[in-house]
Amino acid sequence: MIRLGVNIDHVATVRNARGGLHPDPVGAALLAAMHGADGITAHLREDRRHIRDEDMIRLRHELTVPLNFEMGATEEMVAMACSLRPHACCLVPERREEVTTEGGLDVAGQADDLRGKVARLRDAGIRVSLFIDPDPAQLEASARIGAQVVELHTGAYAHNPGEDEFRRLYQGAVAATEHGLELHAGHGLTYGNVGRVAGLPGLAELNIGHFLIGEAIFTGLPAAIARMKQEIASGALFKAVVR
Ligand SMILES: CC(=O)[C@@H](O)[C@H](O)COP(=O)(O)O
Ligand SMILES: NCC(=O)COP(=O)(O)O
Repeated sequence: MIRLGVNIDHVATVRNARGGLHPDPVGAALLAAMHGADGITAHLREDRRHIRDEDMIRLRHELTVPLNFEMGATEEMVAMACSLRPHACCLVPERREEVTTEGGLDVAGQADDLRGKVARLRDAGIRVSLFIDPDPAQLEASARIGAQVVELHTGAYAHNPGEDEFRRLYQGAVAATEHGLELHAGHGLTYGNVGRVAGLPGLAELNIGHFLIGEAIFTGLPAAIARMKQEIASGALFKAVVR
């Protein structure tokens, strides 16, 4: 069964809008876990625009489901992750000016630097995932530098859900398995587009945040998670085909 990681970044966005403590992203994570989230994802950005250091520390100590710590591949973040020791780290590209993560990590272009960081995280007992575009060179480099997992960036497909973008994801999924990498996917997924992505061959986990937190305003987080899990389960029944 495909696991659902719930990303709680944007609970913190709402909290930070007023500078207080409500709504608490850790409370949202605990609620999500009680209502079917198989894991929790949180992205500690360099500019701390939503999740903050103390949120990560509390998540690490209060959660009973796996924590996926999303982070830029910086010295500061690697050191923090090695001391916190979450279940997993997902290394993502980060630009301060961006509204959200715009593309995948250039693993092929930064292989020498990333290899050492991946090794340090793995030595701390952390499962290492790389957030990449479904590009053959990035998949090959991810395996070569020792990552155990890749998360395919689904943002391009989410914004332009046509055959060309889906074919890229499909070919990326096949290549991930050929390289012995565990396959995750995420970014920009909704009830409307998750089904086809859930049919990707070899998919183990989806990470979904912004849409789920938005839907929770209308239906509540438990109902939003339940509906997303249904969409994933029905999508996974149909093996993806590409034309
Ligand atoms: C890496 C990724 O695609 C996202 O989960 C990421 O966390 C997005 O960043 P924001 O949550 O800041 O939009
Ligand atoms: N890695 C993707 C993620 O955690 C959630 O992305 P989004 O659903 O907030 O776009």
